Amino acid sequence: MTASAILPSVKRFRHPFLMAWMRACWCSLIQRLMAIRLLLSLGRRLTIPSVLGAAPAPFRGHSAMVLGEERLLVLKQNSSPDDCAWFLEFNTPFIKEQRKKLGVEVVAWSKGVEGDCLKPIVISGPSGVGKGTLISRLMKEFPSTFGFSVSHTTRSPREKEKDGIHYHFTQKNAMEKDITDGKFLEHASVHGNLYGTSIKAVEAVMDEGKRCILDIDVQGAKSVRASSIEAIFIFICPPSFEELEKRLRSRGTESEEQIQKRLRNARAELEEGKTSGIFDHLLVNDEFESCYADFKKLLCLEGLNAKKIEEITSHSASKEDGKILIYCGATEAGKRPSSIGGAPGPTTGMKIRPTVAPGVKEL
Ligand SMILES: Nc1nc2c(ncn2[C@@H]2O[C@H](COP(=O)(O)OP(=O)(O)O)[C@@H](O)[C@H]2O)c(=O)[nH]1
Ligand SMILES: Nc1ncnc2c1ncn2[C@@H]1O[C@H](COP(=O)(O)OP(=O)(O)O)[C@@H](O)[C@H]1O
Repeated sequence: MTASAILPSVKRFRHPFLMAWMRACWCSLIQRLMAIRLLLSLGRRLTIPSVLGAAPAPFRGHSAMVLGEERLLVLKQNSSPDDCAWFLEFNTPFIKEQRKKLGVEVVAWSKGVEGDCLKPIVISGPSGVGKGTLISRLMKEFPSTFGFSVSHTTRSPREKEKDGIHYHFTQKNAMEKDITDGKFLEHASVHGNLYGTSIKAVEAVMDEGKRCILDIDVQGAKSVRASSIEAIFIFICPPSFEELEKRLRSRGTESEEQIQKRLRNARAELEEGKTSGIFDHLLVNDEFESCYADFKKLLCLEGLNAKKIEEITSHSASKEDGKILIYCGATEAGKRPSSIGGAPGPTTGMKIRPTVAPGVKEL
C-alpha cells in the first residue's frame, strides 16, 4: 500500500498526525502535494503537533496503513528486520493523556518489536541494598538472556563506572531537553540528581532479543507501573537499617554527606516499597547466595507464567517488496490488540513473515 493510497481513508482522523507523518517520513513531493490538497480541501485550521518519542532515522520509501482509530503503521523500505516497523500513535490512551497534560496536540512514535518479549524486570531498593550486585551476577550467569537498560544520569561517574555501560553520564540541560522531547520512558530526581530510562535504552536490549532489566528508584517504578508497559516489579530490602548503612559505607563510593542523604531517603523508600502496592515481590537481601537463589527462582517462575498473547482471529496486512507484514487484530471486538505496550515504549508482539510469493499468508 502506498502512502498516497491511504490518504483518502485518513480524512476522518485528526490533522496533526498526518502532518507529523509527512514531516517525519520523506514523502515524495507528489505525496506531499496530495496530502496538502487533501488538508486544504477539508478547510480546517492546521495544527502542527509535538512529536514525542524516539523517531526512526530518516528514511526514503515506505508503505503505511491506518490501524483502528489510534495509530498508523509505517513500514520502512530497505531497512533491517529490527528497524522496519514503526507506529505513529495519534489517538491511543497515552496520546490522549499527553494531550490533556501538555494542552497541545501530540503524536508519538513507537517502534514495532517482533515477538512476544518476556516482561521487563524493574528492580528498586534503597542505595546500598545490593541491587547492582544481584543484577551483575544475573547478567554474568545469563549473558544472552538478560540485558541491562543503561539509564541516563546527571550525577558524576564513580571511579570504576564507564559511560555507556553503567550509565549514560549527561548534563542536566541536555537531559531535560530530551525529556521534553519525549525520549524518556520515565525519569526522576533521586538524591539530588536526575535519572531516567530512555526509550532507546530499552529498545537496544529488545533489539538483541533479550529480557530487559531496569534498576530504577521507586518514583520511576511508579511511572512504569502507570504506563502501558507490562513489567515485573521487584523491591529489594535490607535485613536491617544498620546493615544497609554498613554496606553503603563499605562500598566507599560516596562522601559522608552523600551517605547521609542516601540513608535519609532510604527510610522513605523502604516505607513506600513495602506499602505502596507497586511491587509484585519483596526480596530481603540478607545472605547474598540465598537471596540470589530466590531472585532466580522468582524470575524463572515468572518466565513460565508469562502471559501469552491472545488467540489471533483477525488480521490486516501490508505488502512490500514481496514481503507481507501481518498485523494481528483483537480476538473479539473491544479487546485490546495483540501488539502490546506502545508509546512511550516500543510496541511489542509484532508478527513479521517474509513470503516468497505475493499474497497474504494464512495465520
Ligand atoms: N527513576 C530512575 N531511577 C534510577 C535510574 N537509574 C538509576 N536509578 C536509581 O537512582 C538511585 C541512585 O542510583 P546510583 O546513583 O547508581 O546509586 P546506588 O543506588 O547507590 O548504586 C537508585 O535508586 C537507582 O535505582 C533511572 O533511569 N530512573
Ligand atoms: N547480601 C549481601 N551481603 C553483604 N554485602 C552485600 C550484599 N549484597 C551486596 N553487598 C555489598 O553491598 C554494597 C552495595 O551493593 P550494591 O550492589 O552496590 O548496592 P545498590 O546497587 O543497591 O546501591 C557492595 O559493596 C556490595 O558488595
